[in-house]
Order: sequence, then C-alpha cells, then structure tokens
Amino acid sequence: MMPFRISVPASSANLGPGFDSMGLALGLYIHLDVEDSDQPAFFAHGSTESEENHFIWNISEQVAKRYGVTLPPCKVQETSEIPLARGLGSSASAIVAGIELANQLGNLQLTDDQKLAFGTEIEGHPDNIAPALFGGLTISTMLEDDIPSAQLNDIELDLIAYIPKVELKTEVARDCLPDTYERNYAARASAMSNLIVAALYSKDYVLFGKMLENDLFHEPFRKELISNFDVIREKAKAFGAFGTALSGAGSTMLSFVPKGNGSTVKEKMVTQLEGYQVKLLEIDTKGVSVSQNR
Ligand SMILES: Nc1ncnc2c1ncn2[C@@H]1O[C@H](COP(=O)(O)OP(=O)(O)O)[C@@H](O)[C@H]1O
Ligand SMILES: N[C@@H](CCOP(=O)(O)O)C(=O)O
Repeated sequence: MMPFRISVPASSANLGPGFDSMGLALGLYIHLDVEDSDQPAFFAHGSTESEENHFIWNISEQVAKRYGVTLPPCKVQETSEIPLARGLGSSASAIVAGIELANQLGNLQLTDDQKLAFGTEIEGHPDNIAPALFGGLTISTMLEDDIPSAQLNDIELDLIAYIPKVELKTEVARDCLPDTYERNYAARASAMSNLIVAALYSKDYVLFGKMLENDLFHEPFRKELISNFDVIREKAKAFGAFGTALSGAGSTMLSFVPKGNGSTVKEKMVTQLEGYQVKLLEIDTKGVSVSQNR
C-alpha cells in the first residue's frame, strides 16, 4: 500500500445564509505523503523536525482508538496550500486528512457516513467537513443519529478569494454571534437560505448573489471584525460579481463571478486591495482522495 498520498481540499462554509450547513470545496489542498518507516515520524508543513503531538496525527490516533486498532509506524510529510484561520476550512481539511490517514493505515474501510460523523463530532458542524470529504457544494445538517448531506457539483461560476494577512480563529468569530434569534427574524433568515439553494439549483445566479449578500444569521454580527467588508463587496459588485460573502467565519471574503470573467474581475480587484492575496480559485469536485502515484 505504501507509499501513498492523501489530498484534501479547502472549503468555504456558509455562503451567506447557509450558516453551519452549506460549504463549497475549493482547489487548494493539504497533502499527506505517507511512506513505510520503522520510526514513526510526522513532519508538519515546512518543518524538518518530527512532531509527536501533531493535530492531524492526534486525529488519526483518536479514530484508531475508536475502532480498536493500532496504527503501524510510518513517516508522514504534510504540505499545505490552505492558509490557517482565514475562513478556508483549514481545520476541517486537517481533520478529514487525519481520518483518512487512520482509515488507510488501519485498513478500517470507513464509510462516507462514518467519516462525516467523526469529522463533524470533532469540528462541531458539518459545513466544512462535508465538502472536504465529497467535493462540490454540500448542504448538510446534524440529526440525532445521522448527518444528512446533499451535493451539487454543477456550479457555473468563477470564484475570487480575498485573503488578508490577519488570522481570525473560528472560535473567536463564533463568540460574536447571538445565542438566540427572535422568531420573525429567524423566519426571514431561513427564507434567505431556502432561496439561495433554489437559486443555485435553478442556476439563477443573480438571485443567488442577492441572497448571498442578505445573510441574517452571522454576517451582520461579524462584519465589524472584518476590515474592508463593505468596500470589497461594493467594488466586486461594481466590477461585475454576482455577490460576495464572508468565507466561513472570515477573515477571507469570496466573490462569485460570471463564468469566464474571473480573471478580469480579479485583476481589477488586485488594484483596489493592498496587502491581500487575491486568488482565482477552482471548485474542487472530488473531495478527499488517495493516490498511489506521487
Ligand atoms: N494542517 C494543520 N496542522 C495543524 N493544525 C492545524 C492545521 N490546520 C488547521 N489547524 C488548526 O486549526 C486552526 C484554524 O482553525 P479555525 O480557527 O477553525 O480556522 P479555519 O478552519 O477557518 O482555517 C489553526 O490555527 C490550527 O490550530
Ligand atoms: N459555520 C462555521 C464555519 C466556519 O468556517 P471556518 O472556515 O472559518 O472554520 C462558522 O461560520 O462559524
């Protein structure tokens, strides 16, 4: 089996009103290159020193313990294109990588449902875990003993991410949210989520962009934490984007642009945003993958 490579995509959760349920897999990846070794060793991204208590290895060990197996010694080299704590789902991608590593090393033959359940248990919500596992746009939620999830791959949009230097931990951005929403407010907020899904399925991207920018669940409470929130949204709209939302809990923002116009809009946005990485991103449609060839 060894050597093998596990690749997991990044993801953008929420898409405005799809708070805690919608997520889109992105073409930025974390890779684990795994090979045989007598001495167990885990090399984190950019490090030449083996770490015993690495986040991903800890996840793998938790999975192994749950299923009563001991993982064989091996050497794991992590490389990642996903910036940490910017709302691009780095923690969920790392969790999925850890689950898949245990799955492969322990020959556990975990089902998709088992991986989704375990990942969601650790992350607390399924909106990044599901796209990291399955690719595309996923909508999922937590029932008592099940995590139903639907997938949509047929999205004809270009994506532009504005990634600032500043990190924002999801935990901190969740602390800004209200504990409860009043009934009429919640009904309006969930109507936006229903409409955004209908707009995506019917490919009405003008309506999609409108709903994307009308979230009531989280963005009104988080936007104060995000520099240039309104500026980015307004400029992107003026240059032709359908809409722009906070990616996950932030700090990145993500624009959805008519297919084929991405690079033109990106070039214009670059001139407006100093200190940001402005990136044209692909949608990943595969989710986590394991390959023998490197
Ligand atoms: N590949 C990784 N290796 C180690 N820790 C990671 C990795 N990816 C994410 N993390 C942990 O998750 C944190 C970021 O998670 P979070 O605040 O949820 O932001 P996001 O998931 O949006 O990037 C990092 O600060 C780090 O502690
Ligand atoms: N629904 C969560 C999503 C967090 O995504 P992340 O990429 O910022 O970890 C939230 O909005 O808190």
